[in-house]
Amino acid sequence: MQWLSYVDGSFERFVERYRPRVIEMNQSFSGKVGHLLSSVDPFRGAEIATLLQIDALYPKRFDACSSGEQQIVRVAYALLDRPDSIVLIEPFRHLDSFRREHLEMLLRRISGIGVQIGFTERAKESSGEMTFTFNESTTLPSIDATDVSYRHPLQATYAIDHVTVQMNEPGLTVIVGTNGSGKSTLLELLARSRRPLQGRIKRGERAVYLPADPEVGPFPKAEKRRGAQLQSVLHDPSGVLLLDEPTVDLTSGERDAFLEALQQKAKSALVVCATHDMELIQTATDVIYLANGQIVFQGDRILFQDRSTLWSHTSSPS
Ligand SMILES: Nc1ncnc2c1ncn2[C@@H]1O[C@H](COP(=O)(O)OP(=O)(O)OP(=O)(O)O)[C@@H](O)[C@H]1O
Repeated sequence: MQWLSYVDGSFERFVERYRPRVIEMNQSFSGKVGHLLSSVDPFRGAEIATLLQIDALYPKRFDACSSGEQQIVRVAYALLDRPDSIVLIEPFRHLDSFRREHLEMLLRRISGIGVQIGFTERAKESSGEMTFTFNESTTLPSIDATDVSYRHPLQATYAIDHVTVQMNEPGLTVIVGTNGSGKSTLLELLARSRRPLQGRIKRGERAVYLPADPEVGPFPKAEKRRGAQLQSVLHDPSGVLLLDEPTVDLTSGERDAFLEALQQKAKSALVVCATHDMELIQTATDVIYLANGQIVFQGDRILFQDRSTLWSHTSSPS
């Protein structure tokens, strides 16, 4: 299994040498996950689903899956018809670190039996210097959500289940949790782009909400646009910023620059980010940990890491 860079020519060399199928990983499917994975060979589909630990998604519609769930279903689909060589474009984006670790192991195993696997991961590129500037926020920030519950249309279970979040000081809070735990849904509710079925949400003022960007791949334009979006968020004078996976697809240089500016911004603004990014988590002042739509930890980030087995400084897999 080989990491392919857009910058050093390894991507082009791999494509020329192996003529692989290139899987863009931004494909959308209709219907249920089980139907999709059974479409080529039900037996193979079931085995791949078991290996990737997504059996539970079989009855779910693809468009009702969370970003990370969709991503892993795309990987499963790409592996269905036993390709000889394959390039996966950003296969790890949106995956929580444990799913990521697991997928890496599985891909290594598959490449061990003779399948040439290349993958891109923009976070590993060292190029792409960028500087971010910020404006201080001037208004007093506040978020006040009390006993909020939300169930997506036609879903049996609640994505957000009796959640209370009260914040009224500047700072950087990360929402952490496994794929499908409800992070994006909670941000959407706080941003008021969804209405809770129960409970109430009050906010002092307009919030800036940046959804996770669905664009992916070797598209310099999309990358530039993401950089520009992040920059404009940092310039916005609003006191409340709600950002969904802001660092996805940034190179390490871009990420360092962004995190530096975000920390400065968080001295005057209340910043809430849904993320799997360990470096972003490390810069946070506070953590909200979601499991099955419920808050199971809320408070100081250092305390969170002290108490956590999975997310402590020493045990993090990333
Ligand atoms: N548009 C939708 N329609 C139906 N169900 C949805 C929809 N969006 C999300 N869900 C479901 O709500 C639950 C929470 O999803 P959400 O996207 O909030 O999780 P997440 O923690 O942000 O996941 P990820 O880390 O993969 O981005 C999941 O079970 C998901 O399948």
